[in-house]
Amino acid sequence: MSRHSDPSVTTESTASKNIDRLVRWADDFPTAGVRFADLTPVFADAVGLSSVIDELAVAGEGTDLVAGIDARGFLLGAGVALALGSGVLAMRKAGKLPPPVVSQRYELEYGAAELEIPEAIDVSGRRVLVVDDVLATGGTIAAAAELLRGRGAEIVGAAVVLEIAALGGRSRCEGYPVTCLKQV
Ligand SMILES: Nc1ncnc2c1ncn2[C@@H]1O[C@H](COP(=O)(O)O)[C@@H](O)[C@H]1O
Ligand SMILES: O=P(O)(O)OP(=O)(O)O
Repeated sequence: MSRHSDPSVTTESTASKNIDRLVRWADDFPTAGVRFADLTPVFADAVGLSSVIDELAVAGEGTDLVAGIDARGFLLGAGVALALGSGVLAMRKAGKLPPPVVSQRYELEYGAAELEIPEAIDVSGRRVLVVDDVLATGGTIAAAAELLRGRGAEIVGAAVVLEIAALGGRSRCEGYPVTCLKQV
């Protein structure tokens, strides 16, 4: 599969091949019924990491800020921001930042959480690419976009390494394109 959402484009990208080669699947982790995609080996491989960052960065052309989601999205967000010459906004889980913060609660495939950013960071009018490792039910990306839009940002896209298509997360990402490097 390619990173394009157009199903007629089927060329397998370098990143997609590296993900296939290196991803570690775990059944019933962290809870029963979840098939967990551990991308740690992809990030630990120099070729894997650079191919993923290069291809995610394509989705960010024209953006001026990359938002990386706690915690695995930080690794990707920082790499993509460096590739694009932008800054990276770390969207942190609740309780990690001193107040005042702005927050957004959400549910993900295996629980619930809350994202926060410092209230003092002005994202109004910024063109933001949201980056994370996996798109599952879409709760995480949708919450990040809602929080940023609520502060006046324009979401120009979301970019993930892996999309678990059967969970339908893409349908919750409204008003911006979603790029994935590998769809399962
Ligand atoms: N099956 C999964 N494998 C790895 N990581 C996962 C998985 N399901 C969820 N995640 C993490 O949670 C969010 C995405 O979940 P949503 O249900 O789309 O909100 C993402 O940060 C993954 O790291
Ligand atoms: O493992 P993380 O910290 O990347 O977060 P989550 O599983 O909540 O997406």
